[in-house]
Amino acid sequence: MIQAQHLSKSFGNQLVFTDLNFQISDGEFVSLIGPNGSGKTTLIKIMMGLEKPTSGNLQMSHHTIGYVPQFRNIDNDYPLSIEQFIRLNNKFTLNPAKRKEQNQKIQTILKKTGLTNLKNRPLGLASGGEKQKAYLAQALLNDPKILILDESTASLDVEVKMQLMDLVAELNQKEHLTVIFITHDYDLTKKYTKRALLFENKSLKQVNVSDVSKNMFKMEG
Ligand SMILES: Nc1ncnc2c1ncn2[C@@H]1O[C@H](COP(=O)(O)OP(=O)(O)OP(=O)(O)O)[C@@H](O)[C@H]1O
Repeated sequence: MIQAQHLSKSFGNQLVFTDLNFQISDGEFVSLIGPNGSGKTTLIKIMMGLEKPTSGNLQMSHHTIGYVPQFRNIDNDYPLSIEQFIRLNNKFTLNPAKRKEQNQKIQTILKKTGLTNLKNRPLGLASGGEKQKAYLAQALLNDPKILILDESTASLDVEVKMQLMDLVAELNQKEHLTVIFITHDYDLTKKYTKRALLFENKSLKQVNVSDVSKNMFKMEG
């Protein structure tokens, strides 16, 4: 469970948000929505321990978080294969027994994300969807209880977006993974999440997905 009480954050004189109160239960699939600059990434950074709130508190019963950013431009000559890239998230170990275990785990995750047949492909030559799946696979390596998708579908074609989201929905259901989906995508919010946390006027509202409207994603002011 994630529970925020009276959570506020400012950078210097700039108030980002104030008095957030919300709860996310284990195994929920929620979207985090709101206009550009409303505080979505800042809130996620507080969850990940990368920023401190100015006041209030955030309680989390699980701290293992998998973070899946939107893939950025990766040059065609990027030196690592898909499998090597995923392994970057693996803590280096000198214990050969553990290495075997970890190798098995990587193969399981490659399978789960549909990347087994592509594991030797240079990441730079992978398609957008494949790159995004590699980011997802890398995030899964730590056995997270919470998965944060930070605009992870933003630069993908509609069909590929759906494939990725179907995969995440499966993980959510089968493995009871809590999913927080930061997005500007109205259709995906409607299709995949049941509840949205909406930033509005420096505050946060919890809304049923049936009440989510397109103007909630637009610029403020
Ligand atoms: N380290 C920082 N120092 C100063 N200001 C910051 C810092 N990080 C974020 N901000 C400011 O806080 C506000 C919220 O930013 P944040 O990135 O959380 O918004 P967002 O909702 O994720 O936006 P977007 O949808 O565009 O990604 C913005 O005005 C941003 O400029």
